[in-house]
Amino acid sequence: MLKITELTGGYGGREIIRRISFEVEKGQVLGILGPNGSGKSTLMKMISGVLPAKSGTIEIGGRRLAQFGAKELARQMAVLPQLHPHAFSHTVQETVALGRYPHQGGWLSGWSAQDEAAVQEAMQLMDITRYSRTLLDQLSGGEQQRVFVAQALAQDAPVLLLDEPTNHLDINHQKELLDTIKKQAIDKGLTVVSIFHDVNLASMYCDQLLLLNEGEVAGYGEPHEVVKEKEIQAVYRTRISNHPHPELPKPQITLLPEVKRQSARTRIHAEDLKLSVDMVTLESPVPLKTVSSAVVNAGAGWYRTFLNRHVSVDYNCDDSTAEMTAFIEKCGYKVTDTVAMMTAVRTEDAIVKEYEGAFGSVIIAVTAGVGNAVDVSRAAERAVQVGTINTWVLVNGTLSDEAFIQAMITATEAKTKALFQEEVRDPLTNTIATGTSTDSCLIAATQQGEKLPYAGPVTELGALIGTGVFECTVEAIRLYMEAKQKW
Ligand SMILES: Nc1ncnc2c1ncn2[C@@H]1O[C@H](COP(=O)(O)OP(=O)(O)OP(=O)(O)O)[C@@H](O)[C@H]1O
Repeated sequence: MLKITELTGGYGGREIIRRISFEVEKGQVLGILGPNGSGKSTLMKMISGVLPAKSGTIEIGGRRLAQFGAKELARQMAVLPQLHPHAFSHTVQETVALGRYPHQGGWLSGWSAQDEAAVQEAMQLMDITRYSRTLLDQLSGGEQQRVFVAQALAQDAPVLLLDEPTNHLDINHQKELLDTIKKQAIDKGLTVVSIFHDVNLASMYCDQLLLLNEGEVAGYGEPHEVVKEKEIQAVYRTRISNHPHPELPKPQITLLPEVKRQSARTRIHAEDLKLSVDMVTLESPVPLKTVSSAVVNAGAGWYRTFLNRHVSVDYNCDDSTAEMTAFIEKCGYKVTDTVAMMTAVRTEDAIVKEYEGAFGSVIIAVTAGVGNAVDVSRAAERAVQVGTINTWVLVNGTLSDEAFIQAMITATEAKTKALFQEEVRDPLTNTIATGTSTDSCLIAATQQGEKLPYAGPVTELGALIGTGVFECTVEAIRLYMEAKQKW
């Protein structure tokens, strides 16, 4: 629908953009990204015909831009500029109605039912109907921005050009505006080109992205092809980290500040773990980057409080996460800063040991209840019966994402080997058990000190985890067996 080929141009003799080419189909949204001064607005001005191109072509539906008359072009293309040169003495409705001028015979003459419907629909879409009689200069910056977007939508043109449409908008209105534009693109087959400063919003809402750097294309394609760590860092000259969106297959970035965390203590020790009849507790002096399958705050995050709570063997609760959350609050801990798991094993019998390495150390903490152990290879044959081995691996070091996952694998293999060594059997199949049905594992690291890219068994970190989890699990199983004989 919109095709830009080898577009070059700028102001006076100064070339601002050079050899830009891209294409946008009907129903698609293309986002233009780039640092300040990279030429985004200049490119937009050239596409909208405000600024003549030095060379290259702009085609709408196969026709060159130059072949359109001014009014005819306005029926094809609606533009939301970065700055709004409108007279602010208009009401909201009058301002939105200005969007209909390409469809008029004369200046606001022959106002049709279709014009009225387009204005009302645009005001509704931008949620500004209640301000229709208010003067524009009595609205906030964000409300005014929605009025100008409504004006562009009322124009009912198949091509929509937007220069930072989310400017001034709070997060809810940013989302609502972009949801609306995306929906309009799909439902009405609009072709949308929009400038973004927010890389994450652009990645979420655009089908394609064009990344500009000093007037040239530095990236073009689907968001996953453009929002790449190295490329974004190079173009924006700032440190970022790339991660997946939690619900959409769209990459997101996070800025990495230069200011480092500061705390008096940067290491954790085995003695920091407190054992009591109620729970095993670690109140870490530094937040730990954590990956776990805990009951509260499972998954990945940063936490300072870690609980392995003792519950009775007949603990039965419909919503154990809610019950555990209430328990954390009752103890005076902050739920948002706490990872918590539970066990029916005596928590004062937890095995805690520290293993020193050249990089720092690993602290292992294990509670093991193997009364209902399970042979995972025969798991399909059984009904769920709760038993729990809870394993904590706390690392004084900086782990990569890969190392977190490898640490989890290494710890699980070491646990399984401990069950094998102790000949713990699945009571149903009488084969050697590999774990229990509700085991939890937690890997947490200070993310300070030496960088540890891997945690497989042949690495120093992996070897410490392997030895440590094996030894601690064996001891924990023996204590459990001894305690069971006394019951
Ligand atoms: N009217 C103008 N006359 C001369 N030079 C201009 C004009 N407008 C912009 N420029 C120059 O063109 C270059 C690109 O500006 P442009 O506004 O296109 O960048 P941008 O990527 O939209 O930046 P921003 O993110 O800050 O809005 C800048 O160096 C700017 O100084």
